[in-house]
Amino acid sequence: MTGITYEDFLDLDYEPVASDLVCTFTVQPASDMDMDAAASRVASESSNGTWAELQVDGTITDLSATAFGIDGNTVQVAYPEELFEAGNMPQVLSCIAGNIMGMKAVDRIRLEDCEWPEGLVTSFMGPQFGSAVRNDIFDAGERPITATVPKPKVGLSTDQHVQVGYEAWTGGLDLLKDDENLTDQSFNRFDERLTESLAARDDAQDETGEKKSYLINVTADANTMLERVDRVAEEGCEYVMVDVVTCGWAAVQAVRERCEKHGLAIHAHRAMHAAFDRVPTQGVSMRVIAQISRLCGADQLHTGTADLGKLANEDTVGINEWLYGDLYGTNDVLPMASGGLHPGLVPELVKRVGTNIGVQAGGGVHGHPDGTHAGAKAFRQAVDATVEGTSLEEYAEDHPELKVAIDKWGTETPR
Ligand SMILES: O=C(O)[C@H](O)COP(=O)(O)O
Ligand SMILES: [Mg+2]
Repeated sequence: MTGITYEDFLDLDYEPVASDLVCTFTVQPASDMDMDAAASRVASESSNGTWAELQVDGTITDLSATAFGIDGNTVQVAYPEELFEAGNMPQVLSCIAGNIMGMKAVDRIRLEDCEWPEGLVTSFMGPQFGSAVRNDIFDAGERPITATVPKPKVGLSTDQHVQVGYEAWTGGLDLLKDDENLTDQSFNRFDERLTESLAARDDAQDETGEKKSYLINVTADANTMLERVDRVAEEGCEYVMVDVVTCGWAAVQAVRERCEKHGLAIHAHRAMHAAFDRVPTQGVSMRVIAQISRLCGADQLHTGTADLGKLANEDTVGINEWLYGDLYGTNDVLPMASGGLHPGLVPELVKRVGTNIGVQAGGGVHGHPDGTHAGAKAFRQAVDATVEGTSLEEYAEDHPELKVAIDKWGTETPR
C-alpha cells in the first residue's frame, strides 16, 4: 500500500514538459491555511486526489497534477496530458475548473490563463474559418466587418425584424445579428425569420452590390440546435450564432462538427460569461473562456470594446492578441466588439484594437434620430472614415447621417 496525500501534489522545483497543460490560478487560501497547503490541494482535487490520504494498492498511472510555481497569490499547476480525454471540453473543465472552484481550502480561486499543449489543442476541431471570414465572405479589405442587432432585443414580429435587417443591410452593414435571447418564440418564429430574412438579404445584396449575411441564433438543446444548423445551411446562409456559455461547450462542439459538413461559420455570443469572470478574484477569466471558444471552434467571438462600451470588459486587447496568436496551426478567431458601441466610438476602438475585428451596434444604430437606415449608414461611415484616416468631424461634413449621430452621442461611453 502507498499513501497519497495532498502534499504529493506540490513540487516547487518541477519543470513542466511540453505535453503538460499548465494553468495559472490566482488563489486566496482559507484563513487557516498557508499557500503551499492550498496550492497542493488545488492540484490534488483537480487531478486525482481528494481530502483524505488514499491507500493505493498496486501501481496506478500517474495522473497527478503538480503545483509548481507560487508567487504571491499566483499559483501554476501542471497537468499531465493523460489526465484528459482528447476532444472533450467538458471533461477538461471538470478538472481544471471543477470542484476546486468551491473548495473550502481556498477563500477565492480564479483560473486566469492556460498554456495548451499541442496534443490537446489538435484534438479539438478549432475554428473552420476564423478571421478569414472578413474577406472570404465579405471582401471587406482592411476594414472591420459591421453588424447590427435589432432592438428591442425581443418583441419585434418577424416582419418587423426582417424590415430592420433590410434597412441595416441597405444602409451599408454586412451582418444582421439576432440578439442573445431571441431564438424561436411565439412572436418571432425561427423558421419564418430565417427564410424571410434571407430573402431580404438577397434583395439587399442586389441593391447594394455588396455581400450580406445573417447571424441567426440557433441556441437551444443540442438536438434542436443541430436541426437548426441543417435548416440554416439548406436556406443558403453562411453563419449560425450560438450562445456558447449558456448552451454549454459539449453542444458547441456538436454544432462545430455539423458546421464542418455544411461549411458554416460560427458566431459566438458570450452571454453569461460575466458570471464566471466579472469578480476579479473568483471564477474563470474571459481570457480562458476565449481560449475554450477557439478550441471548440468559434469563428467570431464577442471580446468586448476595450472598455469603450456599456459592458465591463476584461483586457480586450490581450484577449484579442491571444485569439490571433499562433496555436499549432489552428485558425484564429475574429474578435467582435459589441455592447454599447455607436459611431463616435469607432475611431478610438480601432486605435485600441485594430481593424481585424467585427464591430456591432444595436442601440448605436437603431437609436439614431432618423431611424435604422440612417443609423446603419452612420455606423458604416464611421468605419470607412476611420479606416481611411479621416476624422469623423471632417467625414461628417458631407455625410449627414454621421453628423446627426455624432451630434447626438459624441464620444460618450454609454451606461
Ligand atoms: O448582443 C449584443 O452584442 C448587444 O445586444 C449589442 O447591443 P447594443 O449595441 O445596443 O449594446
Ligand atoms: Mg445583445
